[in-house]
Amino acid sequence: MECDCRLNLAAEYSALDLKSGGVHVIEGCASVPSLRRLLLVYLALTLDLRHIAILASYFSLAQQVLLGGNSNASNLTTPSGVTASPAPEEFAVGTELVSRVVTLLFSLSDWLKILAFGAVMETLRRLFFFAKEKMTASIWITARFEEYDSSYDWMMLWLAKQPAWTRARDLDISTRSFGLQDKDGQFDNATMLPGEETDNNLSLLSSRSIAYLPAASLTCSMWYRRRYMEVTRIKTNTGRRGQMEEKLEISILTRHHRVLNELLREAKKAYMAAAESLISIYISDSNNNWSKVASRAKRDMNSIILDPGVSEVLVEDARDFLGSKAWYAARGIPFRRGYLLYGAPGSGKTSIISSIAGELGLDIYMVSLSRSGLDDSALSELISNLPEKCVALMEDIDAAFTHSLNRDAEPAGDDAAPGAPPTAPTSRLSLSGLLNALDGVAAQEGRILYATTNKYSALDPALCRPGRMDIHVEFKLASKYQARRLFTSFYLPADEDDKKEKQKEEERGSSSSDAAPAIDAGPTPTTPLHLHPLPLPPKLPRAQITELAARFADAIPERTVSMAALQGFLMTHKVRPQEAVRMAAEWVESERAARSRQLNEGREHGGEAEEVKPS
Ligand SMILES: Nc1ncnc2c1ncn2[C@@H]1O[C@H](COP(=O)(O)OP(=O)(O)OP(=O)(O)O)[C@@H](O)[C@H]1O
Repeated sequence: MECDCRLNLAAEYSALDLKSGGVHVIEGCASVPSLRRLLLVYLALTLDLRHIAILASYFSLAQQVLLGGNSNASNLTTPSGVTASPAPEEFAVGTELVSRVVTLLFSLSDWLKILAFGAVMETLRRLFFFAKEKMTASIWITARFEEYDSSYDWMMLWLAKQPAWTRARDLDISTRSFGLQDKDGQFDNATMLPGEETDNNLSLLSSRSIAYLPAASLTCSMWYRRRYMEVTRIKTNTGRRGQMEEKLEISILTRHHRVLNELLREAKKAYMAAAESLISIYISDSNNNWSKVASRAKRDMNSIILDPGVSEVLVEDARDFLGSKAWYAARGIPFRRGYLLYGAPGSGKTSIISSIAGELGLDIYMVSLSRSGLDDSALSELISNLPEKCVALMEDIDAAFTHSLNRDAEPAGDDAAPGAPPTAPTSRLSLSGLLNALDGVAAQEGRILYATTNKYSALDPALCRPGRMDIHVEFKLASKYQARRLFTSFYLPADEDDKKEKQKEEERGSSSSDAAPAIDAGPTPTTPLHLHPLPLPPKLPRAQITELAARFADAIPERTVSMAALQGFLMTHKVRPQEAVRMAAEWVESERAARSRQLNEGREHGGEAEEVKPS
């Protein structure tokens, strides 16, 4: 068979050699079959079936066109009858040459062989990759984490704490906190720059800490519990105003899901531990999705001073509700609870809500009714997308509506009459939309709703009825009791601070009485800046502070100024409690004068005088 082939090729070679020196590349009979074989193998190995078929049909077509288009060309197909092509057209010579080479290298049977061989090779190749994929899948476990999912934050925090990255040659530096900040707004789980911890520069220390992370779009490797692991951060363009979205892909070389579960548990646990003292705050974005905007330190309930028993009732009621799912289900009552906190501005409504959320370990979802573009269906969708246990907070529930909040009011916003005075809210929300969102069929079960308002009388009774707002609590201006307790909490160091201070003083080898600065003393000049950057309040005996607090409360008339205003006043006397007591009466008078001035101005301008906020 090979012998025949050689004979034919030799004949063809001699024919070609007659025609042109250009074919001298084919040197002798023996090299042509090897070249052909080589080409065959190469094509079969490198091209897949589809490509081979295309190539084959292309060459056959070219061959037919070339040979058919030239009357003499048919002669060229038989080795014996080869004659010179009709000179002098160079094109004809060229085409003859090409067709000759094609014919010489591949006959129809060759193409069939290529096809058959290619098909076998392609099938083998596919089988190989299929087997490889199966094998890879059985020894690798790959998990993906989306940026907007909490699990992404767990994993990123976990990765940021891995020492592997501090030694990496290619890494990303980030000051992101992955939803976690400590009390000072810092991400304390992040790595400190080498040498940073010994730096006395306050501004450097108080700025955000950094985290080392695996470089984006690169696959980095590390070891997890003696298992090889690959980490890839994938950034993709969302197509929305050039916004980038990030995904995390983690592949572990293991056959067991147990390892992935262990990793997830470890990351979640570390995150939860770091977040224990924090509450997460979510708001709705322009796409009507909930997105986490911040983490705040939990506020101690004792730091919010309300009339006796109020905070206890609020927190106990919410706690009882959370534990009563079965009770509600048994009676067919929708498992929801609503609280309406109303009254004077700056009286602690928002503060107590955030404190209760912290106490119960719930995240806060802020529903901004005046958000631009929020309409009835968007609000309904937002409320139904709340997680099962959470605090939904609607601040200034009256503010979404132009005038008073009642069923007859038209939706505000886009429909405002031309030439009408501009109104702040831009929401297209109607009261019935709000009512439906609160307790319609789509309303989320298990959530606790807190609504606040300064205009209780402006609210529609339908909004305030039990089932929507089950408990109404009025927050008034400061009572004498509150003023006294606020003063005490301001100047009496917390027990823990006391202990720490005592410990420090013992270390310094001096008694606490020696160390106590004089009353109203400013900062100790020798105090290093990085230890005590602010003046310290004086340490007065408890009895003395109690006595000063009583005098302070005497000077503050009942329900005249807000707690926020009182707090502001005490802040200006942070280290001078006695001066605060001395100045209190005078300050109250100036507050009253300022308030009546504001009221008068409000009346002159036809405003709602009773809504003017006390300073
Ligand atoms: N009862 C209180 N006890 C301690 N601090 C208070 C109290 N009320 C207000 N404050 C302080 O005043 C500031 C404002 O309080 P907050 O925002 O909770 O008031 P609000 O009633 O929600 O006001 P607004 O109705 O204007 O939203 C906070 O810094 C808070 O610490």
